[in-house]
Amino acid sequence: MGKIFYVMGKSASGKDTIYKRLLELRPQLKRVILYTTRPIREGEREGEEYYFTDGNKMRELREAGKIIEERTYQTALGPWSYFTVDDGQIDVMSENSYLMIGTLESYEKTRDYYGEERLVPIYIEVEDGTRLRRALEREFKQKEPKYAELCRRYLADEEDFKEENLKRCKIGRRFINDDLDACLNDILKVIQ
Ligand SMILES: Nc1ncnc2c1ncn2[C@@H]1O[C@H](COP(=O)(O)OP(=O)(O)OP(=O)(O)O)[C@@H](O)[C@H]1O
Ligand SMILES: Nc1nc2c(ncn2[C@@H]2O[C@H](COP(=O)(O)O)[C@@H](O)[C@H]2O)c(=O)[nH]1
Repeated sequence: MGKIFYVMGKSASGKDTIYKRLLELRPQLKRVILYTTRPIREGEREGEEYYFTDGNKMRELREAGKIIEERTYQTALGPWSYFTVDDGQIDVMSENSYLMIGTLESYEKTRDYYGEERLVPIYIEVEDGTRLRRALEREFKQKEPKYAELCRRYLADEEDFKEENLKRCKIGRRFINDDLDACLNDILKVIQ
């Protein structure tokens, strides 16, 4: 049975970096693109990071029963929704393996939708101080740094990824991203 490898972790734990490197290292993995109502950022492309959409389209998909999971955050820049759609990207009858990226909440709902035997959680962890430093350094390089959003997200992650939630979702293994190559090697052992 084809698996769905699901990369998740707190903000600035290195999910995007790891996700991109895994796709380079294992090109046979198929990407699953999620949807968002947040504005597209400089350098992003439609259908690459996300399908960028709006509240009306989201409602349409919801009414058609196509939304697998959705989350809306009251960000420092207004409400932003992120959601996963059953739009044919995942063919459950095939032997294809897929790579997804999201949150603990989206993982849990996707797992409930496709079945526990199909989902493989890849939980990325970095010591909080190091992670905050990486987040700050990343933000500092932006043309218009959004420090308030960085802080909101850092604090929200404390709640969203608390130990009892990780336990409920049966996240046992943690892939420590101190050293990127070592972390990737550990993950590749699971993806083989
Ligand atoms: N092992 C590592 N060592 C040092 N820096 C790293 C490492 N892994 C990732 N980084 C850097 O840390 C920052 C955060 O990484 P990344 O953007 O991949 O995190 P993320 O988990 O996707 O964050 P977010 O959820 O906020 O989008 C980036 O600047 C990235 O280059
Ligand atoms: N667990 C939480 N996840 C959050 C929160 N705010 C946003 N997010 C998730 O982060 C990424 C954002 O990605 P980006 O491409 O817009 O940088 C996305 O998966 C959101 O679900 C939050 O408060 N808690």
